[in-house]
Amino acid sequence: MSTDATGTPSTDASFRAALDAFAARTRPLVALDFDGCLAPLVDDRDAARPTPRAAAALAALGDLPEDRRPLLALVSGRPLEPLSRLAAPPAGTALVGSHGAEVRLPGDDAATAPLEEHERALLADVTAAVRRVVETHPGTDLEPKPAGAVLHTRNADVATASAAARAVVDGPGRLPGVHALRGKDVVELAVLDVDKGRSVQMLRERLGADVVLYAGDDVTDEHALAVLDPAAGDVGVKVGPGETAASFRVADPDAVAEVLEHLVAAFSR
Ligand SMILES: O=P(O)(O)OC[C@H]1O[C@H](O[C@H]2O[C@H](CO)[C@@H](O)[C@H](O)[C@H]2O)[C@H](O)[C@@H](O)[C@@H]1O
Repeated sequence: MSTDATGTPSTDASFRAALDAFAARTRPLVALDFDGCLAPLVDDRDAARPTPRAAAALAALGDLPEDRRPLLALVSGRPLEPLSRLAAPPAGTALVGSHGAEVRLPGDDAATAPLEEHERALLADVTAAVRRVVETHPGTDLEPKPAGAVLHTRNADVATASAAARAVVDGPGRLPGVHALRGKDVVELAVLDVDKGRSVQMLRERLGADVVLYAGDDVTDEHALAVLDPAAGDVGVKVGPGETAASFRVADPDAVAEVLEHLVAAFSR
């Protein structure tokens, strides 16, 4: 298993042991981030796809016999529609989109947290403000979401990206009721107070999971990694470099796939 040595004290042996112990539990939940975790980051967000190896490993988990299959979830900043379309997860996978503003649990219809009148008005104001920033900062882009607006800066030069992010954070980001989330080359302004930590806790409770594995690459994933309890068997996996609350680290989406392949073998024993 390809862990790296970028700061997290883990060994192949301890990682394998944690995965094997996780797979031996009664109702394990495998919860995964999408962009940067299953899918490499790309300039065109509509072109993001899981690597072939990650897609195959996720499908193999979903194809396990029912009595050996873990609960599966994707927990993403993406809205549900593109998340579901781009990730194409196995049937029965719980989906959390927009950092928790949208949820689709197995057997249920998708539910988007309803916005109150003042939140709808705030969302319109915030979206218009981010659009104005985009119009004056070449290479930046607006991604509208059901409960937020995202400034993308990946395709802008460094100075423009920095100026645009500052304009958004110091402008609409300071409006009362707006929650700013920084991610990789994105600033998201949400009108609901959501994060992946609360999303993972919600999934744990509503799916009845007795242990959770979570993998993610971005700072927004740290909310999820921080609510895990390794002493109780939870397994946190940081993808790529950066500070983390995770106990284990892997390099990239194909290394995430290797973790999932190890789980497929462990669940099959
Ligand atoms: O929680 P995630 O599944 O990791 O989603 C986080 C954000 O992902 C998308 O943006 C990121 O991926 C893009 C495609 O690779 C990349 O161009 C961008 O720079 C990344 O930040 C998505 O567009 C956002 O809405 C998500 O919040």
